Amino acid sequence: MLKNSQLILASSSPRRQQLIRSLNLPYTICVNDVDETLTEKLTPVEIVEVLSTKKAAAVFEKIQSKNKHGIIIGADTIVVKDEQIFGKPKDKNDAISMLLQLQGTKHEVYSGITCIDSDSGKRIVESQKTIVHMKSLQIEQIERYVNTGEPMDKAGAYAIQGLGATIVDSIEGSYFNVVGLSLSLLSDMLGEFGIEVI
Ligand SMILES: Cc1cn([C@H]2C[C@H](O)[C@@H](COP(=O)(O)OP(=O)(O)OP(=O)(O)O)O2)c(=O)[nH]c1=O
Repeated sequence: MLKNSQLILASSSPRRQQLIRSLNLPYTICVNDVDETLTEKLTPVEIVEVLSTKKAAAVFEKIQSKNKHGIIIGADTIVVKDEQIFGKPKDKNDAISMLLQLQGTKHEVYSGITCIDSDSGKRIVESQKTIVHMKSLQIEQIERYVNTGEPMDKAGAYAIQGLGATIVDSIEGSYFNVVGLSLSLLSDMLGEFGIEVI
């Protein structure tokens, strides 16, 4: 067993916390607020990789003085349609506007993952893309969905793992990447730190 087989999830997302639990490895959650504003124009891959690294690096800094050891995991998810980036909606109107643009067509979901070893500082950054085909929706359906509250803390204003499953037609690629953390990619990355999930 490696000394650093403890995982430290740098995320307040309940979805990511639930997903990490399913790996059956010891883990803790440690979050440090980061400013997610980006000043330069970046590609979707760069955005999710930069932001996942910011989240993991903020926790790396935080635990230096705390004698805490492990592999820190940060993640970030965005939705992209015609080069337009959708993060989490600011309010209900923003959520409605996003869903109006996403309905009846396809878009991409990018999630970045950064792993940092608290002891050596070794860092691995990866990302994945999933294509999501969304059904055509009436404005009334969109309003009813937004009124459930589910879209408000989700990139692109929907949750494929919730009621949003009923408005998704099909996907190409990893489902868990859409939910915010590809367990398949993460397990490969952990392998690079000598951690075997199975
Ligand atoms: C598209 C989609 C996104 N999401 C979520 C995943 C992410 O939690 C969220 C995008 O916001 P993020 O900024 O990636 O993450 P977060 O703020 O929720 O959590 P943290 O930064 O602390 O890790 O959208 C779903 O849960 N389901 C979906 O179908």
